[in-house]
Amino acid sequence: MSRVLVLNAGSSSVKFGLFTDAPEPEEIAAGLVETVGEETHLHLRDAGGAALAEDRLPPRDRGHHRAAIAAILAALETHFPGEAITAVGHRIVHGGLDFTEPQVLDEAALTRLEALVPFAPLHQPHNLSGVRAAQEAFPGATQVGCFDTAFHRGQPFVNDTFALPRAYYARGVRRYGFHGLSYDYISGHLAETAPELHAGRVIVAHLGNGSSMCGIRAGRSVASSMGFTALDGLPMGTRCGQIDPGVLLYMIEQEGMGPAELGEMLYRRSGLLGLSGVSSDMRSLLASEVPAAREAIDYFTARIRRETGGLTAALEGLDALVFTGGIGENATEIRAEICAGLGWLGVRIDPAANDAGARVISAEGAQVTVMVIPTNEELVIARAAARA
Ligand SMILES: Nc1ncnc2c1ncn2[C@@H]1O[C@H](COP(=O)(O)OP(=O)(O)O)[C@@H](O)[C@H]1O
Ligand SMILES: CC(=O)OP(=O)(O)O
Ligand SMILES: [Mg+2]
Repeated sequence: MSRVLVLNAGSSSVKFGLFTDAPEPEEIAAGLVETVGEETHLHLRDAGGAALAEDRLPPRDRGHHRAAIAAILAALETHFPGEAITAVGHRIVHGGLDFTEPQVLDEAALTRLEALVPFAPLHQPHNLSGVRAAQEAFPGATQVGCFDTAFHRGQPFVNDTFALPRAYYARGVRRYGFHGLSYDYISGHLAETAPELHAGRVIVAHLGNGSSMCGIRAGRSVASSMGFTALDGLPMGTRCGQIDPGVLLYMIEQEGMGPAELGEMLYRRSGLLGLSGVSSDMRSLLASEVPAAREAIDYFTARIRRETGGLTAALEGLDALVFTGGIGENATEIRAEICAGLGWLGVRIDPAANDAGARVISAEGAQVTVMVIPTNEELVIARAAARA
């Protein structure tokens, strides 16, 4: 029976899934490789959630996406030997101007996607090395790219542009927005389970190692906190989020930074890690006694509240606020802190429902429905790959 494999290389993890083929792919197994502290683990579970493998990767593989993908392929071969993989779906973070829907990846497409590596250095190289690894492992399979930027490409001009000289817009200097596969999943989920909310004004907060927010009206992306790159908007594990461009000029002119050093600081040494000096991982910050860890969390939640205000203005009101991503789905305390400052907007949560991780966590009668919906980027990718 033919199968679809999905690879989703994020900035702090590689997630994967094995699915049945068309018409509607069903999950057979799923898992991830993630590094927590000094250790990198591979988790593989079946569709019912039962663990099939919990392997520790050698320390030399810490943070190496290539090793993670090799370990995933080996684990699948051990537990699902001889499966006929006919399509491999890949999350590709940056699709630029041209890739506005899922696409079969041939050499020409891969060359164009390589050119976008500088605009998503924490993701694009790993996404593309996943394609190479899958081509090698499954030479007969169709490789399909699914783009994080595609969901946002229909935004109104004012939310798609910067106020730079006009020529740069034509050259592709635009607000692409990311996490589109996640927003697509959440929006589709609402269409099925809460059509009245899907038809309305929804803000989705995708809070993970990479974090962004998106304003969606009637299933269409109106505005996103991320921009030309996945640096803009909210502070993240190691990325700065919104910044005055004057600071960048200062770093270059007064601190003598070159482009490589500046990129390294903005992408890898800022955000929660930079502010706290402790960790990029929300679990470690919540457990830390260091005052700067608390300040980093406060900055994170304050920025999310500001962005909620801005996106509400872009949507001209708010019907639902949805939390998703590793932090959004799991960090009860973070959701409570964010919502505590949004009462003026009609956001009021039920603490017991929030603590219990219920799907709807807003209080009875609150103006805005607040929800927690686990995202499933892999399913969105599997559907596209199965169609291809
Ligand atoms: N139980 C939890 N409490 C708080 N934070 C959590 C919890 N579980 C995961 N996280 C956080 O989620 C983030 C990773 O999110 P995830 O969406 O999986 O990452 P990626 O962006 O790499 O896909 C990390 O900061 C991690 O600390
Ligand atoms: C775009 C992005 O930041 O992705 P991730 O959350 O997987 O790092
Ligand atoms: Mg992610």
